[in-house]
Amino acid sequence: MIDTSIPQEMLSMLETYPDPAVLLSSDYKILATNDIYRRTYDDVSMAQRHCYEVSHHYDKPCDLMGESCPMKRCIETGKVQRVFHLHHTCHGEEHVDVELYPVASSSGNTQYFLEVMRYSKLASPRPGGVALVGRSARFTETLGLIERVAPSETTVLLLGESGTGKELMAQAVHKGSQRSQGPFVPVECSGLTETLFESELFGHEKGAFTGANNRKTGLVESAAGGTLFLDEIGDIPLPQQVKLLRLLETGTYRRVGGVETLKANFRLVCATHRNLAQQVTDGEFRMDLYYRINAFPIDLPALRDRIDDIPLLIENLLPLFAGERSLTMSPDAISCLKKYHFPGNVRELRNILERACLLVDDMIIEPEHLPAQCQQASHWQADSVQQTEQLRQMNVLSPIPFHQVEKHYLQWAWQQLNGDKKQLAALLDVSERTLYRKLKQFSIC
Ligand SMILES: Nc1ncnc2c1ncn2[C@@H]1O[C@H](COP(=O)(O)OP(=O)(O)OP(=O)(O)O)[C@@H](O)[C@H]1O
Repeated sequence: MIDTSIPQEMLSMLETYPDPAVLLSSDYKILATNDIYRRTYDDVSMAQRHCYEVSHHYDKPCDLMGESCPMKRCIETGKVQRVFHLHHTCHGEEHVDVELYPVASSSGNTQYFLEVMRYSKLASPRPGGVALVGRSARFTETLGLIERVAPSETTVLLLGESGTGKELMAQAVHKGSQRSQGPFVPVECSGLTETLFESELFGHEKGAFTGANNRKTGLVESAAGGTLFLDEIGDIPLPQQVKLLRLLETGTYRRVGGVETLKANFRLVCATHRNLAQQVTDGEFRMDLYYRINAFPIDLPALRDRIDDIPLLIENLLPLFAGERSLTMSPDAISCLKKYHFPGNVRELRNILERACLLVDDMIIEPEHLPAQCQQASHWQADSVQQTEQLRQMNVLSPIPFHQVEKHYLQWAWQQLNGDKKQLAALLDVSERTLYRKLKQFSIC
C-alpha cells in the first residue's frame, strides 16, 4: 500500500530498515509500510488503516485504551519516543520495542511519523518457545526495562521476592547483551563464608592453603567476556563486601595466595529479595557498595501482582511435568490459583503444578488436585464477600474505629485458618512477627 504523495526517497528509506517500519500521519493512519512489516502484520494493503487497529486490534488510539501512546507523546514533545508494547502479529502476540521518530518537511514542520518495531527475543507472551513468559502490564513494563538496559554494560540490580524469576531475568539481560556469546556465571552469595567467598570468586594458587593441591580458577575469571550474576547479594557479610567493592572499584583481583594482579572482564548483574536501602540504614550493607551496584534497579513484580499471567504460566509450565499426557487445568482450578497469595511466587506455582500432575488421573486438573491453602484462599475470599453482605443486611456496617475493624477481622481470619500463623501471615502480607504482635495486642492467642 503506497500513498502516492509520499516522496520516493522516503519509501526507499523504509525498506532499508531490517525491522518492520511504517510511515504514519498525525491522525494515526498508515501511509506506507516496508516489506518486512507487511509480512509480519496483518494484511495492510487496504489503504489507510490505523496503526492501533493493526497492532492492538483497538478501534481507538492506544492512549484512550489505557496504554502509553508514543504518537501522542511525539506530537506533544516533538521528540523521539520509545515504548514497549504487546502487538498482534500474524505469528500471534509479540512483545515489541516501538520507536517513533518525527519526520519534518522542508519547512521544518513535522509532516510524518516513522515507527520502527523490534521484537523481543528475551521473553514471550505466548506459551511454548522461550523460558521467560508473561503478558501482564507489570511483566511487560519490567521486560521493557530489561530490553533497554541489556545491550549496555550498566550494572543491573534485580529486586524481588523469592521465586519471582530474578535468575531468569538475569539470564535475559545476558542474552540481550553484547556478551551473549560469552559465559553466564551465577554465584549464590548466601552461605559463602569469608574464605570460601574469596577462593570461589577469585580462585586460588596451588598451595595457597591446606588442601589447595591445584590452582583453581575463580568465578570472576570464568565470567571473562560474559556476565557475572551475584544472587542474594544482600546476604554477603560486611567483611566480604569490602573485597567485592575493591574488585568493582579497581576492576582487578588476585587469586588467593597469588601475587599476580588479574584484570576482570565481566558485566555485573546482582539480585536480592532484601531491602538493600534499609540494610544500608541498619548498617548491614555498605553504602559505597550499594551505590556501585544500584546503577539500574529493576523491581520484579510478585506473582500476586500479575495474576493475569497465571493462565499463561500454567500453560507454559504444565508440559514440564505432564510427561506424555496433554493435561489442562479447569477454569475453577485456575480461578482458585488466581485468588491465592503465592508467597513463593512462580517457584511455588511450579511446585503446585508438579504435585497436581501426580495427583490427577484424568486429563483435567481440578481444584481438588491443588493444595489445601489454594482451595482455602478461594473459599476465604468468597466467605469474606458473603460476610460483608450479611453485615450490611444486619445494618452493622456503620463506621466503627479502625482498630476494632482490625481486631474483628483478625479474630475471624484466625478462626478461618485454624490458627495457622504462617499461612495467615502470608495471606495478610505481613511478617509472622508483625502478626504475632497483633494477635497479642488483641488478646487473640
Ligand atoms: N516469567 C516466568 N516465566 C516462566 N517461568 C518463570 C518465570 N518467572 C519465574 N519462573 C520460574 O520460577 C522458578 C523460580 O525462578 P528464579 O529461580 O528465576 O526466581 P528467583 O527470584 O531467582 O528466586 P530466588 O530469589 O529464590 O533465587 C524457576 O523455575 C523459573 O523457571
